[in-house]
Amino acid sequence: MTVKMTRLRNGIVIVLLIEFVLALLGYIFISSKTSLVLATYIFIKNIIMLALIFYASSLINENNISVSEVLNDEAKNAFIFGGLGLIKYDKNRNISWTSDLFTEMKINIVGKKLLEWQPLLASLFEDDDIKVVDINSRKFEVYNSKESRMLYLKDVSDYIEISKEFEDQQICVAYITVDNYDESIEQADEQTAASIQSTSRQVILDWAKDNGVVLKRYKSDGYIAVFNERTYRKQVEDKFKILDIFKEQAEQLGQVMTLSIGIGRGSNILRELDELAFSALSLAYSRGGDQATVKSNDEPIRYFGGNSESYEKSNMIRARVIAQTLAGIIKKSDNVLIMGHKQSDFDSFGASIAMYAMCKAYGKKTYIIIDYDSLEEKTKTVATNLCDDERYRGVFISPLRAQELNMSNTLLVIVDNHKPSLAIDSNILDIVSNKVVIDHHRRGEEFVELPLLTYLEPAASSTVELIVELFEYQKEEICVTEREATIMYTGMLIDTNYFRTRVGTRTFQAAAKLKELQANVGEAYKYLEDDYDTTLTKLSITQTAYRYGEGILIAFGKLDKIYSRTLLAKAGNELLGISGVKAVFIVGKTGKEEISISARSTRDINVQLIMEKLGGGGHFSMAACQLEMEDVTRAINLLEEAVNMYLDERKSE
Ligand SMILES: Nc1ncnc2c1ncn2[C@@H]1O[C@@H]2COP(=O)(O)O[C@H]3[C@@H](O)[C@H](n4cnc5c(N)ncnc54)O[C@@H]3COP(=O)(O)O[C@H]2[C@H]1O
Ligand SMILES: [Mn+2]
Repeated sequence: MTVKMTRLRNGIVIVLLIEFVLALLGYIFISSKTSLVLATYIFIKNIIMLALIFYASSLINENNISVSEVLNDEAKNAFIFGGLGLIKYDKNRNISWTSDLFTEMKINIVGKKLLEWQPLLASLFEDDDIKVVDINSRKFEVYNSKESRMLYLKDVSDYIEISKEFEDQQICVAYITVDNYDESIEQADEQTAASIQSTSRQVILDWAKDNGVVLKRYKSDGYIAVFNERTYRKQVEDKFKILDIFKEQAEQLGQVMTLSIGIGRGSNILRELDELAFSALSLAYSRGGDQATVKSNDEPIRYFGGNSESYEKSNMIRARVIAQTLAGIIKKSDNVLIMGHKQSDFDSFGASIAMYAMCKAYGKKTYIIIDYDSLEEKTKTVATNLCDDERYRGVFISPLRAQELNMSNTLLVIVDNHKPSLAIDSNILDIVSNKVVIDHHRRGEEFVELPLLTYLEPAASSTVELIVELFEYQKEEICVTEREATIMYTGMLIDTNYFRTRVGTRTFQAAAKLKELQANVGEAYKYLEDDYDTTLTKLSITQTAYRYGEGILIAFGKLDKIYSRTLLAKAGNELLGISGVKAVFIVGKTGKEEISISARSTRDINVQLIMEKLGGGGHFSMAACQLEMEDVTRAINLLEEAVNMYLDERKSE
């Protein structure tokens, strides 16, 4: 009964008693018959009322008493049943008392140091409110009431198990396609073609069966797969070994075929999963295939595999479609701006010139954005000479000048890069809305926003190769001078390290086309010749090369000297020529607070993945990164860590 009610009850009892006493006094003093009857009546009435009052209050008390009684006597069982435990500790964090739950679990910790028993609870004394810990293989949520020096524990094992099960059952959707399938079938005889079809299908089906994946073929070389999060996790643990299994099986058939997998997860809307999976697949393609790319709503994109160079596709259908679409876009625009990457080299500059020639063929006013301060040294010499050419009067403009142009119906063609941070001027990307990207780098996460057209072909040697190929399919005649063709040819030389790496049949076709356009090969080599001093500096860098693991060389030159990025690249090319060398990394200062790493490799090591770990990118066998720091030794340490990480990932694949 509440205090208020008790007071009320006592008040009424007193009033009744007073009433009775007054009636009694009345009778004693008056002694009349009436007063006797009145006193008797009041006596009987008050006895009845008191009886009723006490009965009612006893009823109220009974309910209240029963709760407190249970708390007193049954609290132990109630706490054990609810999985609740209490631990009291003293100011030295020694356990001074535990509730019955611990006796029940046969845990005797009284007298022990709390954090020695459960070190993980330390965070409860810092900033965490609640922590989950393992006690006798059950999970307990623990809350620390610091004022009362008491820990409240709640058994949440069942809840955690159910929520884990729930997560495990979440649906993932994947698109799986076979790279180079059509090309392999086209070139094979009947019997091999049949083996290619059945083997590639069987490998994927077996994988699906072993992993409980629902699989449906939706085109000759494409499948849609549905599985749950548990299966996905298993694939991650296995580092998607299906990629290697498939590649090996294809190799046994003498074919170069790989898988590209795009996975969508982390959403319970099926449509959204489908969209995520599809865009993950295009990402896998643009990074050169032979990999699984995973996209989810709230986690960063993950990549697995990517351990082979992209294979050039022999069919040119894509090039033709792109050429026609691009021509349509150019025709609709009033004028065109062309922009390469910062520190433009011959490929970036050559591609800009090639694009310029194409736009001029359609009679469009065209400008090439150039930043003379950041041009690669040799490209700068050539570009400056080209300025004097009548055809190029007013064509090269600075980023500032470009921003002043009237951009109402302007097309911006971005060549040889796709990351806004690498573009000569990223502001222009925000100003111009009609954009086209033509590039041959493996796609990174950062990408130009919403281009009208993207032509990203990591299998191509250079951007020049891609654009020269597009010449073939233009209806208008494209005029290219001997000097322009030579500059473009030099771009191909640079990006293929003088036709040593990343060359396919299409590379030579494009080179032949440039020769047809009167490219002067001797002159191209001249453009790239180094003088005596540069050669000595290059040699001084290569001299510092040391072995880091099997077939890997790292060189760094002088720790405090500032080099050009090109020079680092050249030293890298030089070292890669040594027999047995699979990858080389040249680390050097390229600014007061900038260190660049230039990476080169043969077919065995994907340096793009290593450079990506340090925020850079590039191609499978030619990549780089820039680090904002001063200390070359520190950069080398970071590089060694990235190499180790890459090799560990490969080992466990
Ligand atoms: N933060 C980042 N994120 C993503 N990707 C990044 C990146 N930083 C660099 N890259 C890419 O990595 C590739 C290798 O750069 P690297 O400077 O070693 O090597 C460059 C360049 O320094 C070198 N080069 C330029 N002129 C040269 C010359 N005259 N002689 C020798 N090599 C030259 O030729 C290579 C041209 O390669 P390409 O432009 O196709 O691709 C480049 C570059 O675009
Ligand atoms: Mn390039």
